[in-house]
Amino acid sequence: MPVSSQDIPIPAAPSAGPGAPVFWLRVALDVPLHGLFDYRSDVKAAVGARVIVPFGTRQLVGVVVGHPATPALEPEQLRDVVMVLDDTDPLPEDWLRLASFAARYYQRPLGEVILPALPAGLRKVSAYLGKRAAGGPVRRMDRRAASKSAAVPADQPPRLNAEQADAAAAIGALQEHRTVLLHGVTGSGKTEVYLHAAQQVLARGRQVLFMVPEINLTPQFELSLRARLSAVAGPRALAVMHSGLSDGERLQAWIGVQRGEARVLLGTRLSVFAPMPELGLIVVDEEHDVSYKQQDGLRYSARDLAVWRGRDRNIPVVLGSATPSLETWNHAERGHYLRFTLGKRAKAAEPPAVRLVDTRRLALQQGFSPQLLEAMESRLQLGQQSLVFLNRRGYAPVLNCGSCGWVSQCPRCTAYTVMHRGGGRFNSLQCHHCGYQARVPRACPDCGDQDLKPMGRGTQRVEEYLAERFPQARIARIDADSTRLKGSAAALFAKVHAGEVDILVGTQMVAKGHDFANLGLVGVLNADAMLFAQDFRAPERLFAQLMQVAGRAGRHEAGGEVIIQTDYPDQPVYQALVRHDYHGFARYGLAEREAVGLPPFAHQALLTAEARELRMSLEFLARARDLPAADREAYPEADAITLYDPVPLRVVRVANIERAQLLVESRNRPALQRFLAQWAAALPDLARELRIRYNLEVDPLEI
Ligand SMILES: Nc1ncnc2c1ncn2[C@@H]1O[C@H](COP(=O)(O)OP(=O)(O)OP(=O)(O)O)[C@@H](O)[C@H]1O
Ligand SMILES: [Zn+2]
Repeated sequence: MPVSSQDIPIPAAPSAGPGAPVFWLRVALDVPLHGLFDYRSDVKAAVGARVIVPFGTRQLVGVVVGHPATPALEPEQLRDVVMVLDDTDPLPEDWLRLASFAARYYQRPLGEVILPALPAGLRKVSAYLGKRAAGGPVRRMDRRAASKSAAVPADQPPRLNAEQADAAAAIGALQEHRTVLLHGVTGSGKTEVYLHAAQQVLARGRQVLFMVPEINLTPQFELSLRARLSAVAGPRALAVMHSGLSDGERLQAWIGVQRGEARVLLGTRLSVFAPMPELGLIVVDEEHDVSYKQQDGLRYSARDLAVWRGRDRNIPVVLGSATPSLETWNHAERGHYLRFTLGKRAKAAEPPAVRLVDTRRLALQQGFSPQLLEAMESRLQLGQQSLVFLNRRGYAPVLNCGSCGWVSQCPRCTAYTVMHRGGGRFNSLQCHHCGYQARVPRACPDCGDQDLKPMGRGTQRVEEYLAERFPQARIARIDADSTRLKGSAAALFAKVHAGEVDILVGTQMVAKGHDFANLGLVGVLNADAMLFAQDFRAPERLFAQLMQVAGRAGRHEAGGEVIIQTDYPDQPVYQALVRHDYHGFARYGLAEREAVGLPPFAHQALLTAEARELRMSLEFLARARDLPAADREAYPEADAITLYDPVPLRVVRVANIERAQLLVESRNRPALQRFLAQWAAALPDLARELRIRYNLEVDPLEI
């Protein structure tokens, strides 16, 4: 039944049989088989329309991607479409091109790209055929006729400074595709540039897609967008899309933009797949952020797809960052991207002063140097906020027995379990890899000694210590644990913005994007943990993260200060931070990558295998690596490709599954793409034979 091509076939006129007309539909389904599936229908459903079709003994929602001139099976073997779903317009052509490109580029079946991109209601058979279907989810939604977005009073935009005005005018005037890098230091007012450019695009009757890396950045952005745009385009003109929405909310946003009622879409990475027939501008804020990369299923980079989509639609794409990814920077340096620079802070006169505290010979108190504690004390006296940044949640990363050396380990992973304070409930040991949880034992499971000690510290312990040290201060902690409940992150951030918090303890969740008005000091604990990671992108990521978190200090008033505690103050990353020297860091980083042939000067893919035993994972990878040599004709590109030796992952076992990976690399991207297409087609058989699970990731961010 599957036909071979992943490409969208060109619509062809179906030949009607005798009597009632018969149409052949080629349909993409979310099944793990490469290929598309042909069906018979007495309605000519358009390309992009959704249909319910039989598949084996089940029924599935699929999307029509073509009308084959000759179906892949004998006509009498074709099964009939059950229902053509006409409650929405067909998916737009350019949307199908985007999905088709993503499927090709990331080596996935088209149906596995198309269907998961749709809101759940649009791809569930039960939403249409169930007892309570009532005409399907879209008609049900329309009958409820949501009208909850209230008008927001318009705000008074600030007068743009010269750098902002130049960038906004130039971007707003672009009438065709360019990728624009907006390189603005932290607090330079990139948001204003986006808003001004967007207004010009909206005024021309086009839609705008705004992407942000994290859900918890959407409320702040949403407010600015509403205040600025609802006067122009009406309160319903803004839609929001992220993974925290209910199915109904997601559907409403999707339908709103597809119908063109919503003129602006604000969303996280998944919004790159929103159908926007009149799209005129895409903005990707914090373009360097790793959250733009999807980490399972279709492992796409939303930033890269945004650039592709902009080129395909011939519209401008703006990538904004204080610390652009080296990939993006390289494009700008070579003149592929237009670049605008905002070199000054919009409000405060100067960037915050970054100070390194050498912790090698210091007596620390719960990880705090006397310098940092003193600085916090004086900010308290000034009535300013401090932020303590520590990228480790929980109370302590491991529990240890002082007498026999026992350490808390996950029974299912090669990892320690992290101690968490229960806050009223019992204290627990949690595995951050597989979710395993257990009570903290009363005594050492090995020797019975009762003196178990938490080693090191996470955000909970830091919070506890600060509460003792600064009893007069109001302290809040923002991390994945304190924000588990829906709405709790927004509530905590609102407290910080309202000045109801003196000291904020947080993980990377607090580092990005937020425009804190009264934050004078940022203290960074334990930055060194990332310094010697094996990943070649670790220094780049550390630099970006520290630059971002440092950038939260002194945004509205001069005199912001950043203290980074480190045992390695001479490391180039830290030295570059003190000088606020992105350029120097990027130059050095790119030269190094070029010398050893790493991205962006080479392109990579990563094959990861998972099995009960590491031996099996390694065997699968070894055999996958040998495929090209065994069939040289099938792999004409093989000489341009480097296949490395399979290696176990750093955390080998997770949830009793042992994992290994194989890196594929080439300086020639098209050759790599052709190679991968061939290779990816051969892997399922091998995986079946060895009973192994695997995934192939193109342009992996972590190796
Ligand atoms: N021209 C201007 N005059 C006065 N204030 C401005 C101007 N432009 C922006 N601002 C204000 O400056 C602050 C910082 O702006 P914004 O948050 O957009 O910075 P950013 O470049 O996105 O920084 P980051 O990269 O750190 O997120 C905001 O409070 C914003 O309202
Ligand atoms: Zn585990």
